[in-house]
Amino acid sequence: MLNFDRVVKSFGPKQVLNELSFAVRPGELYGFCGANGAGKTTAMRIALGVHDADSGVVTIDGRPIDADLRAQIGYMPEERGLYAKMRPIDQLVYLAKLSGVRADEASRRAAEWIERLGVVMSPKDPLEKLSLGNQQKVQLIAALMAEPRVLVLDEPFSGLDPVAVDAMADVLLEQARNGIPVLFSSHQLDLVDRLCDRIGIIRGGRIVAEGTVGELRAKVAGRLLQISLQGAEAGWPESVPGVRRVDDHDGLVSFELSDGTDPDDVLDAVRRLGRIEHFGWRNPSLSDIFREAVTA
Ligand SMILES: Nc1ncnc2c1ncn2[C@@H]1O[C@H](COP(=O)(O)OP(=O)(O)OP(=O)(O)O)[C@@H](O)[C@H]1O
Repeated sequence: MLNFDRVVKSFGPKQVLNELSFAVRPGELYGFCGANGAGKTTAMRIALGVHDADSGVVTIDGRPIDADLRAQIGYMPEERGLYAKMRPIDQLVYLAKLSGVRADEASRRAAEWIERLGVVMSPKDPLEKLSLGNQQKVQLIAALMAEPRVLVLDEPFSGLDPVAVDAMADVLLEQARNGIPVLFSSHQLDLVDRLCDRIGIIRGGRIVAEGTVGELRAKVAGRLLQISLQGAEAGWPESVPGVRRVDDHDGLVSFELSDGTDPDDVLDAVRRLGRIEHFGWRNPSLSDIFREAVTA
């Protein structure tokens, strides 16, 4: 288990992590979400020893992460960081050898992953000649080469086409099902929704919502109404009391109920504005959950 326990981190006067606590269990794919600048990368870098925490601790199976444990983490940094001029295969073998894997075994693993993830390249090409998506696949392979005990991946899916997303997602799910705690950050909420066993949303340096998508949905359920009216004046959504307009798709307008608003009062109000075509609860998406968590 990868555990962040009351981790605090400031850069100068700015506190980024405020007693951040969460755990990624063995066999679990954990989606780490939050607005830009919320502290996801900082938290991951602390686990990897790039930054020191001001206080608090990150542990693996109860042991504070030291150099030995750090070497057992497969890490995909946001800034990526393989050598642009080196051939991918050489880098992968080199990195694995640094982690104590024998050269022939490292070559075998690299070839297998390159094939499995469908990295498109000519064997002679240096990394910089690969498309960004293929470079990203090589980055993931680098994180997997030493058969890590924990995976920490900073936005591994950003910029990938749907086929590459599926290939990478398959690998991460497989790693998780093999018992590895897999932590990854992402802004692609549809993907997080589809893949993750649990999700943690960070805001203000701490986790403000955590659970399975179902658990998080249950918390927002009963707060979002969808309404469509016929014959109402343009701009009618702005005149409905006790709600906040969330979005509008083809005349079906979604509203978030303010605390204490009775949906029956909303029904009475919109009846006066036009003929009701639709009035019902909206099944919250992960975007709805995210919006609620980061703006509440
Ligand atoms: N080395 C640093 N020195 C000073 N401030 C930093 C440093 N690293 C990060 N920060 C600040 O810490 C805050 C959190 O940044 P971080 O990169 O952890 O957020 P994030 O959640 O990963 O964001 P994003 O989703 O945009 O990648 C930001 O305000 C950032 O400017």
